[in-house]
Amino acid sequence: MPQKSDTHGLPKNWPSHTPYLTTQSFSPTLDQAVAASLRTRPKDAQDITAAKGPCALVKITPISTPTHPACGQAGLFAVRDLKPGTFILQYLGVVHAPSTAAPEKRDLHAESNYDLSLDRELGACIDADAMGNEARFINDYRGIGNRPNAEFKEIWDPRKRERGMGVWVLGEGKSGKGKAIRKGEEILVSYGRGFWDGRKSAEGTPVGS
Ligand SMILES: C[S@@+](CC[C@H](N)C(=O)[O-])C[C@H]1O[C@@H](n2cnc3c(N)ncnc32)[C@H](O)[C@@H]1O
Repeated sequence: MPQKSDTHGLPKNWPSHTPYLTTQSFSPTLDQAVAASLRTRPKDAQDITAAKGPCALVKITPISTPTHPACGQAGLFAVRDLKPGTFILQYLGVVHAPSTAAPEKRDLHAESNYDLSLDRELGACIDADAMGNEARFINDYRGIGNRPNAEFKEIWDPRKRERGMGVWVLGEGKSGKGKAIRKGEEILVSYGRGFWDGRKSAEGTPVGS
Protein backbone atom coordinates (compact mmCIF):
# COMPACT_ATOMS: atom_id res chain seq x y z
CA MET A 1 0.00 0.00 0.00
CA PRO A 2 1.51 3.41 -0.87
CA GLN A 3 2.75 5.54 2.01
CA LYS A 4 0.21 8.19 2.92
CA SER A 5 1.29 11.73 2.16
CA ASP A 6 -0.37 14.92 3.28
CA THR A 7 -2.51 17.15 1.09
CA HIS A 8 0.48 18.98 -0.43
CA GLY A 9 2.11 15.81 -1.77
CA LEU A 10 4.71 15.79 0.99
CA PRO A 11 5.70 12.64 2.86
CA LYS A 12 4.16 12.27 6.31
CA ASN A 13 6.30 13.95 9.00
CA TRP A 14 8.15 16.10 6.46
CA PRO A 15 9.47 19.21 8.32
CA SER A 16 7.50 22.30 7.34
CA HIS A 17 10.59 24.56 7.20
CA THR A 18 12.50 22.42 4.69
CA PRO A 19 11.65 22.47 0.96
CA TYR A 20 10.85 18.98 -0.36
CA LEU A 21 12.71 18.13 -3.56
CA THR A 22 11.54 15.76 -6.28
CA THR A 23 14.64 16.33 -8.44
CA GLN A 24 18.22 17.40 -7.71
CA SER A 25 18.96 21.07 -7.23
CA PHE A 26 22.25 22.52 -8.56
CA SER A 27 24.25 25.18 -6.78
CA PRO A 28 24.56 28.35 -8.89
CA THR A 29 28.29 28.37 -8.07
CA LEU A 30 28.92 25.05 -9.85
CA ASP A 31 31.73 25.45 -12.43
CA GLN A 32 30.81 24.59 -16.02
CA ALA A 33 33.48 21.86 -16.20
CA VAL A 34 32.12 20.22 -13.03
CA ALA A 35 28.53 20.52 -14.29
CA ALA A 36 29.58 18.89 -17.58
CA SER A 37 31.29 16.06 -15.73
CA LEU A 38 28.15 15.48 -13.66
CA ARG A 39 26.24 15.12 -16.92
CA THR A 40 28.56 12.42 -18.26
CA ARG A 41 27.66 8.80 -17.59
CA PRO A 42 30.24 7.13 -15.31
CA LYS A 43 31.24 3.52 -16.04
CA ASP A 44 30.07 1.95 -12.82
CA ALA A 45 26.80 3.73 -12.10
CA GLN A 46 23.47 1.96 -12.36
CA ASP A 47 20.80 3.45 -14.63
CA ILE A 48 17.93 4.59 -12.44
CA THR A 49 15.15 7.06 -13.11
CA ALA A 50 13.71 7.39 -9.63
CA ALA A 51 9.98 8.02 -9.23
CA LYS A 52 9.16 11.61 -8.30
CA GLY A 53 7.51 12.42 -5.00
CA PRO A 54 7.05 10.49 -1.75
CA CYS A 55 8.64 7.04 -1.77
CA ALA A 56 6.16 4.20 -1.15
CA LEU A 57 8.81 1.97 0.48
CA VAL A 58 9.73 4.13 3.47
CA LYS A 59 8.39 6.46 6.13
CA ILE A 60 9.96 9.26 8.14
CA THR A 61 9.45 8.51 11.83
CA PRO A 62 10.20 10.72 14.84
CA ILE A 63 12.39 8.80 17.31
CA SER A 64 11.34 8.83 20.96
CA THR A 65 13.14 5.72 22.26
CA PRO A 66 15.49 7.11 24.95
CA THR A 67 18.24 4.59 24.18
CA HIS A 68 18.31 5.50 20.48
CA PRO A 69 21.29 7.81 19.86
CA ALA A 70 19.18 10.03 17.58
CA CYS A 71 16.31 10.29 20.11
CA GLY A 72 14.44 13.57 19.55
CA GLN A 73 15.32 13.49 15.85
CA ALA A 74 13.83 11.32 13.10
CA GLY A 75 14.85 8.24 11.12
CA LEU A 76 13.73 6.46 7.97
CA PHE A 77 11.90 3.13 8.32
CA ALA A 78 10.77 0.44 5.85
CA VAL A 79 7.01 0.15 5.35
CA ARG A 80 7.36 -3.27 3.68
CA ASP A 81 9.91 -6.06 3.42
CA LEU A 82 12.73 -5.02 1.09
CA LYS A 83 14.85 -7.70 -0.58
CA PRO A 84 18.68 -7.50 -0.66
CA GLY A 85 19.84 -5.26 -3.51
CA THR A 86 16.54 -3.34 -3.83
CA PHE A 87 16.85 0.29 -4.96
CA ILE A 88 14.98 2.34 -2.34
CA LEU A 89 15.21 6.01 -3.35
CA GLN A 90 17.51 8.73 -4.66
CA TYR A 91 19.40 11.00 -2.24
CA LEU A 92 18.24 14.47 -3.26
CA GLY A 93 19.74 17.78 -2.23
CA VAL A 94 21.83 20.64 -3.56
CA VAL A 95 24.68 19.44 -5.78
CA HIS A 96 27.74 21.60 -5.10
CA ALA A 97 31.53 21.62 -5.50
CA PRO A 98 34.36 24.06 -4.76
CA SER A 99 34.29 26.85 -7.32
CA THR A 100 37.54 27.58 -9.15
CA ALA A 101 36.18 31.06 -9.98
CA ALA A 102 35.91 31.96 -6.28
CA PRO A 103 38.09 29.47 -4.36
CA GLU A 104 38.34 31.80 -1.39
CA LYS A 105 34.58 31.82 -0.83
CA ARG A 106 33.43 30.31 2.46
CA ASP A 107 32.09 26.79 2.00
CA LEU A 108 28.42 27.07 2.95
CA HIS A 109 28.15 23.30 3.20
CA ALA A 110 31.20 22.64 5.40
CA GLU A 111 29.18 22.22 8.57
CA SER A 112 26.27 20.33 7.11
CA ASN A 113 25.36 16.97 8.65
CA TYR A 114 23.51 16.04 5.44
CA ASP A 115 26.32 16.38 2.88
CA LEU A 116 26.97 13.20 0.87
CA SER A 117 29.98 12.81 -1.43
CA LEU A 118 29.15 12.33 -5.11
CA ASP A 119 32.60 12.60 -6.74
CA ARG A 120 35.70 12.82 -4.56
CA GLU A 121 38.01 14.01 -7.35
CA LEU A 122 35.70 16.88 -8.24
CA GLY A 123 34.85 17.52 -4.60
CA ALA A 124 31.20 17.29 -5.66
CA CYS A 125 28.68 16.56 -2.91
CA ILE A 126 24.92 16.52 -2.43
CA ASP A 127 23.78 18.56 0.56
CA ALA A 128 20.29 17.84 1.89
CA ASP A 129 20.53 20.20 4.86
CA ALA A 130 18.47 23.08 3.45
CA MET A 131 16.32 20.99 1.10
CA GLY A 132 16.00 17.35 0.16
CA ASN A 133 13.81 14.27 0.27
CA GLU A 134 13.18 11.37 2.69
CA ALA A 135 16.75 10.06 2.22
CA ARG A 136 18.06 12.92 4.40
CA PHE A 137 16.56 11.12 7.41
CA ILE A 138 18.71 7.99 7.09
CA ASN A 139 20.77 7.52 10.24
CA ASP A 140 24.17 5.87 10.66
CA TYR A 141 24.05 2.32 12.13
CA ARG A 142 26.46 3.05 15.01
CA GLY A 143 24.75 2.61 18.37
CA ILE A 144 21.53 1.50 16.64
CA GLY A 145 22.15 -1.76 14.78
CA ASN A 146 25.03 -4.24 14.53
CA ARG A 147 25.73 -3.29 10.96
CA PRO A 148 24.31 -1.18 8.13
CA ASN A 149 21.45 -2.71 6.15
CA ALA A 150 21.63 -0.20 3.28
CA GLU A 151 24.27 1.63 1.27
CA PHE A 152 24.74 4.69 -0.90
CA LYS A 153 25.83 4.05 -4.50
CA GLU A 154 26.08 6.21 -7.54
CA ILE A 155 23.27 6.31 -10.10
CA TRP A 156 22.90 7.64 -13.60
CA ASP A 157 19.52 9.06 -14.60
CA PRO A 158 19.33 8.28 -18.33
CA ARG A 159 16.33 10.58 -18.84
CA LYS A 160 17.79 13.68 -17.22
CA ARG A 161 21.36 12.67 -18.13
CA GLU A 162 22.49 13.39 -14.58
CA ARG A 163 24.69 11.64 -12.05
CA GLY A 164 23.30 11.23 -8.56
CA MET A 165 23.36 9.03 -5.47
CA GLY A 166 20.88 6.33 -4.56
CA VAL A 167 20.10 4.24 -1.50
CA TRP A 168 20.01 0.45 -1.85
CA VAL A 169 19.30 -2.42 0.52
CA LEU A 170 22.71 -4.06 0.98
CA GLY A 171 23.19 -6.73 -1.67
CA GLU A 172 23.73 -10.40 -0.90
CA GLY A 173 27.41 -9.97 -1.76
CA LYS A 174 29.91 -12.78 -2.28
CA SER A 175 29.23 -14.16 1.19
CA GLY A 176 25.47 -14.17 0.56
CA LYS A 177 25.05 -12.50 3.96
CA GLY A 178 23.12 -9.42 2.79
CA LYS A 179 19.75 -9.57 4.50
CA ALA A 180 16.34 -8.24 3.62
CA ILE A 181 15.14 -5.19 5.52
CA ARG A 182 11.96 -6.17 7.30
CA LYS A 183 8.84 -4.02 7.43
CA GLY A 184 9.17 -1.63 10.39
CA GLU A 185 12.99 -1.82 10.52
CA GLU A 186 15.06 1.34 10.46
CA ILE A 187 17.11 1.91 7.31
CA LEU A 188 20.73 2.36 8.39
CA VAL A 189 23.86 3.13 6.41
CA SER A 190 27.46 3.73 7.40
CA TYR A 191 28.40 7.40 7.14
CA GLY A 192 32.03 6.27 7.33
CA ARG A 193 34.50 7.00 10.12
CA GLY A 194 35.40 10.31 8.47
CA PHE A 195 31.98 11.75 9.31
CA TRP A 196 32.29 11.01 13.02
CA ASP A 197 36.01 11.91 13.18
CA GLY A 198 35.14 15.25 11.56
CA ARG A 199 32.51 15.87 14.19
CA LYS A 200 34.85 14.99 17.04
CA SER A 201 37.51 17.37 15.78
CA ALA A 202 34.88 20.11 15.26
CA GLU A 203 33.79 19.64 18.87
CA GLY A 204 37.41 19.72 20.07
CA THR A 205 37.54 16.03 21.04
CA PRO A 206 40.78 14.39 19.87
CA VAL A 207 40.09 12.15 16.85
CA GLY A 208 40.32 8.43 17.71
CA SER A 209 39.34 8.87 21.37
C1 LIG B 1 21.71 12.95 7.81
S1 LIG B 1 21.13 13.35 9.40
C2 LIG B 1 20.11 11.96 9.76
C3 LIG B 1 18.70 12.36 10.10
C4 LIG B 1 18.53 13.03 11.44
N1 LIG B 1 18.34 12.02 12.46
C5 LIG B 1 17.33 13.98 11.41
O1 LIG B 1 16.31 13.73 12.04
O2 LIG B 1 17.41 14.99 10.70
C6 LIG B 1 22.60 13.12 10.33
C7 LIG B 1 22.45 13.43 11.78
O3 LIG B 1 21.64 12.46 12.43
C8 LIG B 1 22.18 12.12 13.69
N2 LIG B 1 22.59 10.71 13.66
C9 LIG B 1 22.54 9.87 12.62
N3 LIG B 1 22.98 8.66 12.95
C10 LIG B 1 23.32 8.71 14.24
C11 LIG B 1 23.87 7.77 15.16
N4 LIG B 1 24.12 6.53 14.82
N5 LIG B 1 24.13 8.20 16.41
C12 LIG B 1 23.86 9.47 16.79
N6 LIG B 1 23.35 10.41 15.96
C13 LIG B 1 23.07 10.02 14.70
C14 LIG B 1 23.35 13.03 13.92
O4 LIG B 1 22.88 14.18 14.61
C15 LIG B 1 23.77 13.37 12.52
O5 LIG B 1 24.43 14.60 12.46
